[in-house]
Formats: sequence, C-alpha cells, structure tokens
Amino acid sequence: MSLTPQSADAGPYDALLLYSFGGPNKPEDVVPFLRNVTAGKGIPDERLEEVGEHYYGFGGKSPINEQNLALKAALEAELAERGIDLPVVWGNRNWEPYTTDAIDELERLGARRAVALVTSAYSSYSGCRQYREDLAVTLEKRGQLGPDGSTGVQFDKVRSYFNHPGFVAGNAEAVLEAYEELEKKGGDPATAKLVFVTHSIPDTMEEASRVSHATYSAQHLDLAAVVAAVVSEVRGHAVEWELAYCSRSGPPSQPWLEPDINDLLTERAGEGLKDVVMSPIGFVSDHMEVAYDLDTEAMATAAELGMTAVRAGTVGTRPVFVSGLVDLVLERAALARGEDVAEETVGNLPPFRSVCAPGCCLRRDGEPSGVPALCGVDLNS
Ligand SMILES: CC1=C(CCC(=O)O)c2cc3nc(cc4[nH]c(cc5[nH]c(cc1n2)c(C)c5CCC(=O)O)c(CCC(=O)O)c4C)C(CCC(=O)O)=C3C
Ligand SMILES: [Fe+2]
Repeated sequence: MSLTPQSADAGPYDALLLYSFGGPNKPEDVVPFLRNVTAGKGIPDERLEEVGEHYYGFGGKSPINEQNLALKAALEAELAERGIDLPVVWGNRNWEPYTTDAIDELERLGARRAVALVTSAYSSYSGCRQYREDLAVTLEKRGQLGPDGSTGVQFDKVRSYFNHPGFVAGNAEAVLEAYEELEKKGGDPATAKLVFVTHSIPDTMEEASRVSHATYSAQHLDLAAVVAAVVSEVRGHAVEWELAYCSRSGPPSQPWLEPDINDLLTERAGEGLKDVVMSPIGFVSDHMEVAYDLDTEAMATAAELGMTAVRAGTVGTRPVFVSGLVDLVLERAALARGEDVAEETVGNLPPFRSVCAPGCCLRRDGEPSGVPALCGVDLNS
C-alpha cells in the first residue's frame, strides 16, 4: 500500500495526550502503585508480593516512566519537524502524573479537544477500554462528565495500531537486529525459532475482545505473520514462528492465554530446538514486564535449557514507529474533520475503529461494566 499524502493539520485537536500505564519511581511507590493497579481485580496476595519483589529487585523503580518521557520527547521532535503545532501532555492510569494531572495540564494549556494516544497497540479491556473508562471516571470525579461526554476537555482516541505500518516496521527492524545478534552469539539463524511474546490475559477478556473485530490473540497473530514474512524475505530462509505469553496473574483456577513463554521454551528444547529469538510485540517499550519476565526469567529458562537466546528490542522510540504514531494522529484528525482518509494497515485485518462500537472490549464477555467510557459511540456503550 502506498502512503497517503497527509496534510500537517492536527485540527480540530489542540493537544495530544500520551496515555500510559504508569509505574513506581522509588521503593515507597511500589505498594501504592500495586494497589492502584489491582483495585477490585482479585489478584492473590502471593502474586502481589512476587510482583513487588520484581520491582524491588530493580531498586523499586520501573523503567516505564523514563521510557514514556523519551517517547514524549521523540513525538514532540517529530511534530516540530513536520511543522505541526500540537502540545504533548503525558498522563497515566496507575501512577503520577495521573490522568487527572494530565487534564489539569490540558486545561492550563487552554485545550478544548484532545486526541489520546495509548501506549498499547492492541485492542482488549486492558489495552483499550480500561483507558476509555479511566478518562470518563476521572472526568466524572472532577464533575466534568456531562450526559453526552465531557463538559471539560473533549477526548478522541487513536485507533489500536498493531497493524499500522510504523509499528510493524519497527518490530521487523528490531527482530532483524536480533537475528544478527544471534549469529554473533554462535546461534544458527536458519534453524532458530522466532517466538513472539505478549502479555497474557484471562480467556474471558480474550473472548470479550471479539465484539467488533478480531480478538486480542488474533491481532498478535496477524502482526506476527507479517513480521516473520519480512524476516524470511530479508534473510533469505524460512522462519518458523509461534506466539507465547508472559506475566500471567489472577487465581490459578482462572484460565489465561497460553502457552507461557517458559513452558514453551522447555517443551521446544525437549524436541531439540537449540536457538531462539524472542520478540516482545505485546509491549511498546522495555518496561518491567520485559525487563523481568523476559530478560530475567525467560532468559534464565533458556540458559538452563542450554539454548542460545536473544531478546529482540521493542519499538521504543525507533524513528519509523514514532513517525507512524504522528501519521496516526493526523489520520485521526482528518477523520474528526469528516474527511475521507485511507487508514493504512498491513496484514489481513482491517483498520480498527477509531470510535469504539457498543460493548467493545468489555472486561468479561456479556457483562456490561456499568462504567462510562469515552471515545465510543456513546458514553455507556
Ligand atoms: C494486556 C496488558 C498489558 C499491555 C497493554 C498495556 O500496556 O496497557 C499490560 C501492561 C502492563 N502491565 C503492567 C503492570 C501490571 N499489570 C498487572 C496486572 C494485569 N495486567 C494485565 C494485562 C496487561 N497489562 C491484566 C489482565 C492484569 C490482571 C489484572 C487486571 O485484570 O487488570 C499488575 C498487577 C500484578 C500482576 O498480576 O502482575 C501489574 C503490576 C505494566 C507496568 C510495567 C512497569 O511498571 O514497567 C504494563 C505496561
Ligand atoms: Fe499488566
């Protein structure tokens, strides 16, 4: 697909909200942060203590906040380069600067209509609707949620971008670099397996992500197939790949998406697999899930199994990714202006909706949340 020429017009938006998960900055933040994340989610105490230890092992500090600041700076630079006058404001669901701090900042800037860009490329409750609910609930607490949406700053959202060319190209670039590293470590790229990794979610959340489009796992499989095809073409050999999961939580009785990356490595090693490249396509930066679950845990598993393993990078602030994000912002602006725009994609799935459909990405299949959400067809859908 050819790139559509886009005007450098971000109107009707007067600000961009970079909207993320958040993470602790120091040891004292760890427990309050975990309380924010898990409020009402039924995560067992043992799991929380274990996750707390992951953070303490890294000095009580998650890399995520610095990574988001770097992404914010990269977005600002790309916007300036293209002559687009759009201030970027950063906010998080689970830590400072909170969503409400971001709205304060938007008000200080005099913004009346903002476009939200979530640091999650996939559509599911965790990566999409939970952010939309958080915006609505935050405005509600501020007394700014009118019957048809915000009476304060008005928000739209950039579509889930797992199949946008910039995200796909950034991941392919990172995987190609990992193959070179594997060769340097003495591995054999021609027989290595490419394992894509993402955050596991409960099976019920996977089912509920089906409402208006392909499920969370299907979105990953679509992107993975394209990345594997690029790698195969560039390297000139067949690439065998599969998808695995990390970071499972919740009670053991509750089914979550599998296989777990460690189980997969163990099983494949038993079948004689020697070399592996792990590509964390589920994450946009090397935050704690990557630093602990992959770099610490899965790499240790691979070492114990005598495998040669390399972890590919995340898209982070790769120029091709950042420039794709700015394209997505301009695309959303053109849609908001009522223009006819080509919504660029790669892979087999269509572009995901910029305005979420009723019932989209609920937490559990068939269970309305009763929580209002912005950026859908209406507040309570
Ligand atoms: C799909 C998905 C993404 C990717 C999309 C996105 O980026 O949004 C993601 C990202 C992240 N998850 C993160 C951290 C945590 N996630 C937890 C818990 C959970 N995650 C879930 C899903 C996801 N999570 C789910 C279904 C739960 C169970 C509770 C619930 O149903 O909500 C818990 C609680 C303890 C535990 O169980 O692990 C923690 C501490 C961090 C911060 C890392 C850092 O600090 O660097 C980030 C970026
Ligand atoms: Fe998570």
